[in-house]
Parts: sequence; structure tokens; C-alpha cells
Amino acid sequence: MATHLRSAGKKCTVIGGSGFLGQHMVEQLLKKGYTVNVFDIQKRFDNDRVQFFLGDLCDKEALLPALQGVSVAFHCASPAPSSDNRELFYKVNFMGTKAVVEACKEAGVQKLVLTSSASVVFEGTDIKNGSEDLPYAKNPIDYYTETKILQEKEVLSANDPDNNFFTTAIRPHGIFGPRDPQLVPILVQAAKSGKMKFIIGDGKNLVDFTYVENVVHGHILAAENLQKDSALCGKAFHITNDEPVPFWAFMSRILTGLNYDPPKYHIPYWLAYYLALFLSLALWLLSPLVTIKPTFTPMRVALAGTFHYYSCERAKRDMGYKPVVSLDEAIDRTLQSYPHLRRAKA
Ligand SMILES: NC(=O)C1=CN([C@@H]2O[C@H](COP(=O)(O)OP(=O)(O)OC[C@H]3O[C@@H](n4cnc5c(N)ncnc54)[C@H](OP(=O)(O)O)[C@@H]3O)[C@@H](O)[C@H]2O)C=CC1
Ligand SMILES: CC(C)=CCC[C@@H](C)[C@H]1CC[C@H]2C3=C(CC[C@]12C)[C@@]1(C)CCC(=O)C[C@@H]1CC3
Repeated sequence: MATHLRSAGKKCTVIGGSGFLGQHMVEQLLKKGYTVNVFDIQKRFDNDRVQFFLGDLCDKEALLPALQGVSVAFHCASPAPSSDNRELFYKVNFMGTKAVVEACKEAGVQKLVLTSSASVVFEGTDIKNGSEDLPYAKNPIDYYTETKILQEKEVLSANDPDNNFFTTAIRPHGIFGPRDPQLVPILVQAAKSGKMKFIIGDGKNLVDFTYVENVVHGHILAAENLQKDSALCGKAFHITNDEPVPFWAFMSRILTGLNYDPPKYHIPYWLAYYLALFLSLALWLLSPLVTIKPTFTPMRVALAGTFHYYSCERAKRDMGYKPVVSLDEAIDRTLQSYPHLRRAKA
């Protein structure tokens, strides 16, 4: 194959490339010999090998220059769930994704890989080894997830082999790893303020936590296997560590690894849920006077007190996926990457 064709095949754009997952995507893609463009609303790192395009993905005209000569676009941009901004979720995750699809088609990008979420099928009740055949949640756990469903449907239905445009979606769950601004920092903050005393439920509920490098590996395999007549076209794939763990054992391991005490008292699931619901209601009533963002929310209680782990057999079968970093190794690497969050021993 002529060099220019080979390098065109390896030219990609990471939309959301300044974010947590996006930065890890960029690092691995560069290691694998891809030429990488980043499109993001902000620039959070410097790298001479990356071409940055700053803009809002809702603006198709802003996206087009970042997609010229590119064969694969990875779309992993989203407002943070914690921003709690319904209008923004709808605008970016739904309308913005329509703009991404249109811009890809117009620029002649052949493959679009969306970062969706396994939570698109989660309604707050147990899911054990859930497959991709589960229906979309009728009552998603929050509005953010509702717009992730709209977004995934939009991307998968855009798959159009007749026009040489192929789409797929990766559904990760509980991504963690170095530089994650959410899971470990939120947990440490909760521990520091004395909020990590209680285990919700009996502590036996299994959950997937997925190391960021495995999530990246799934995305790259998806891009490399996405082609005419492949099983990936227009389909979604769970990517997990394939090692579900008790939610509270994972939390305790992170906390003790950073010298914080693990939670030890149990509180029944339904009591926690109704307390969180009552708290949300009280804060909503007070919202004209004061704005408080609670750590303890019904959605978090559902995430912390139910089983929700997913099968990644489809990804193994159709793209040869296998986690590249074990959960043990992943936790160790993550703990080492947060020296500033470690509590000094008394
Ligand atoms: N983290 C997790 O556990 C999971 C994440 N996901 C999905 O993975 C993807 C990546 O998540 P993560 O890396 O954690 O998220 P981040 O918030 O770290 O990264 C998202 C990036 O997209 C940028 N962005 C937001 N809005 C726009 C816009 N309008 N135009 C251009 N760029 C924009 C963000 O900028 P800014 O920071 O300024 O908003 C940020 O740089 C998301 O789609 C998320 O839904 C799915 C399952 C689990
Ligand atoms: C499994 C999964 C989807 C993980 C990623 C999300 C996490 C950032 C949060 C999900 C549940 C959250 C949670 C807490 C902290 C942040 C999460 C792990 C608490 C432990 C915070 C303190 C409490 O009051 C209980 C919360 C339970 C859920």
C-alpha cells in the first residue's frame, strides 16, 4: 500500500480529546502510529505530535477542518454529568452528535466510533451480566443518561454502508484510572468530610469498574474492525474489565490505599434511597434561596447499592477484545497516580 494511503487510514480525530478518556485515547493512538487531531472545547495539554482544533461540537462548520483527510472519528465528548444542566446535555449530547454525524459524512470520514455508556440500559434495579440485547432504559437514572440514549440511537442509525460510512458505539462502565477527575477525587472528598462511614445494603452487590486503558483498547479495536459487512456496523458493545467486584470492596480498596478508613456500618438500601430522595426534595424546595450540590443522591445510592455488571462477550467475539490490564494492576496504578490525595499517616 502506498505510504500516503496507509497514513490516511491511520489518521483520526478524537472529539473530546482533552478530557479524561480522550487524553488516554490520544496517548495510545500515538503509540500505535496514528496521526491524531484533537477537537475539544478546550486545550488541556500540549503535544507537538497532536494538531488541536478548538470549538464547540454543536457547530458543524467548526468541526469540518478537524475532520479533513481523516478516516476514523472517535466521539468521546460530553458535558460532565455533575454539571447537572439539562439544556446543555440535550444540546451537546443529542443535537451536537447530529452535527458530528453530519460533519463526518460531509468530510468523507469513513468510521465513527461513539463513546456511549452501559448505563443506557440501567433503571436503578439489578443487572447481572447484562448483554447488549437489553432494551434501552424506559426510565433512565438521570437526564444525562437519557441524552446518552438519544445520542447512541443517532449514531447507530447513521450507519450507512452504501455510502461507505460505518458507525459503532462502545458502552464502558465505571471508567477509572490516572487523571480521572471524578471517581477517586469525589470519594476522597467524601471521606475527608466524614461521609464515607456507611455501606449501602449488604455490600455484596457486584459492579463493573473499568480501567481507562481497557476502554481505550476497546475503542481502537472497534475502529480497526469496523468495515463493510462487519458485525460491528450499527451495533453497540460493552467494554468492561470482565472482573465485576463488590462495589463496596472496590471503594474500600481505593480508600485504604490512600490511607482513609473504609466504611464499616451498614444501612439498608431502601432507607438510604428514601433518605437521599427526601434530601433532594428538601434541597429542591430550598433552591430559590440556596444552591447545594449533595454527595448523597438517589442516583448514587442506586449505583452504590445494586448489581450492575455487563457481559463483554460480544466484544470478545466480534472484535477480539480482552482486557489488557487486570483490575488489581489497574487499582495499583490508579492509587500511585494520586499521591496528592493520599492522607498523611498520623
Ligand atoms: N467517566 C466514566 O465513568 C464514563 C464515561 N462515559 C462517557 O465517556 C465519554 C468521556 O468521558 P470523560 O472522559 O469521563 O469525560 P470528560 O468530561 O473528562 O471529557 C469530555 C471532554 O469533552 C469536552 N466537551 C464538552 N462539551 C463539548 C462541546 N460542546 N464541544 C467540544 N468538546 C466538548 C469536555 O470539555 P469540558 O471539560 O470543558 O466540558 C471534555 O474535555 C463521555 O461521552 C461519557 O459520557 C461513559 C461511561 C462511563
Ligand atoms: C460504577 C460507576 C458507574 C462508577 C462511576 C461513578 C462514580 C463517580 C460515583 C458513582 C456512585 C458514587 C457514590 C459515591 C461517590 C461517587 C460515586 C462512586 C458515594 C460513595 C459518595 C458518598 C456517599 O454518600 C455515598 C455515595 C454512593 C455513590
